[in-house]
Amino acid sequence: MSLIDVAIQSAGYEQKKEIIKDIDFSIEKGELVGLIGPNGAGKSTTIKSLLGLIEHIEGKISYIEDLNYSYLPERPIFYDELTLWEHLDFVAAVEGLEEKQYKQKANELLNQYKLWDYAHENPTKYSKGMQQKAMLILAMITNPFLYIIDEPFMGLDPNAMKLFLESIEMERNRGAGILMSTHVLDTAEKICDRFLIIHNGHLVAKGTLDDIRGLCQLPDGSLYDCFHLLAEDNESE
Ligand SMILES: Nc1ncnc2c1ncn2[C@@H]1O[C@H](COP(=O)(O)OP(=O)(O)OP(=O)(O)O)[C@@H](O)[C@H]1O
Repeated sequence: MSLIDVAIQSAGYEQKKEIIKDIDFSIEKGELVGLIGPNGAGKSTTIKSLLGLIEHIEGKISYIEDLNYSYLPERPIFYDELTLWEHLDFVAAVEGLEEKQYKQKANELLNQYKLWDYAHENPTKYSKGMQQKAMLILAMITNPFLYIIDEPFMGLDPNAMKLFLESIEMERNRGAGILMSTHVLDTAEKICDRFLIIHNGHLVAKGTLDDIRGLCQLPDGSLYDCFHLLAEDNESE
C-alpha cells in the first residue's frame, strides 16, 4: 500500500482561481520522488495541499493509517526564544518520543551535522546552511515514514550536501518515503526514483527518467534536457 495517494482535481488560494489542476501521484515506502518545475509552476502549492494548508481544494489525498510525516519548508522556521536543544525537546514532547532514545539520536545528529557546539544557541542566529541542517535534524528526530521537503539544497555547502544525501539514503533504507521539490536537476537525476514534472499548475510528465525520456523522445537526454523540452513545449501553447 502506498504511503500517500494524491488525486487533486484543483487547488488554489482563492475561490474559483485554481493554481494547480489534475495532480495525481503516489509515494511508496523507501521511494524518493522528485517534484520538479519552473518558478511559479505550483510545486509549493502541491506540497501545501498535501499538508492541508490550502483552503480551496477539490480532490482526495489519502495517507496510510497512523502516518507520521515531517515537512521541511523552503525557508527554515524557528521559534525566536528557543535554542536548538529546546526545539528538539519541544518536538520530542509533542511527538511523545522516549527521552533516552531521542537524546541519543539528537546527539548523533548534532555531531554528524557539526551543530553540537551551537545547540544551546538560538537557530534564528545561525547561517542559512546551519539553519537548513537544524531543520533536517528536527525532521529526522521523529523517525517519520514520509518526508515532504521543499528545496533542500539551498545554502548547503558541499560537505553538508553530502551529509544530507547520506541522511536521506539512510532514511529510505529505513522505509521512509520522500517527496522532494528541487531546482537542482543534476542531483535530482542521480538520486530520485521517479519524477513529477509540473508546469503552469499541470503535471506534464511523471515516471522514471526512462519514462520521461520516452515521452520526450530523448533516449539519452538528461533530466534537464527533458525538463527544458517539456517546459518550452508548454510555454508555446
Ligand atoms: N499565498 C499565496 N496566495 C496567492 N497566490 C499564491 C500564493 N502562493 C503562491 N501563489 C501563486 O501560485 C502560483 C504557484 O506558486 P508556487 O509557490 O506553488 O510555485 P513553485 O513551483 O513552488 O515556485 P518556486 O520554484 O518559485 O518556489 C504562483 O503563480 C504564485 O504567485
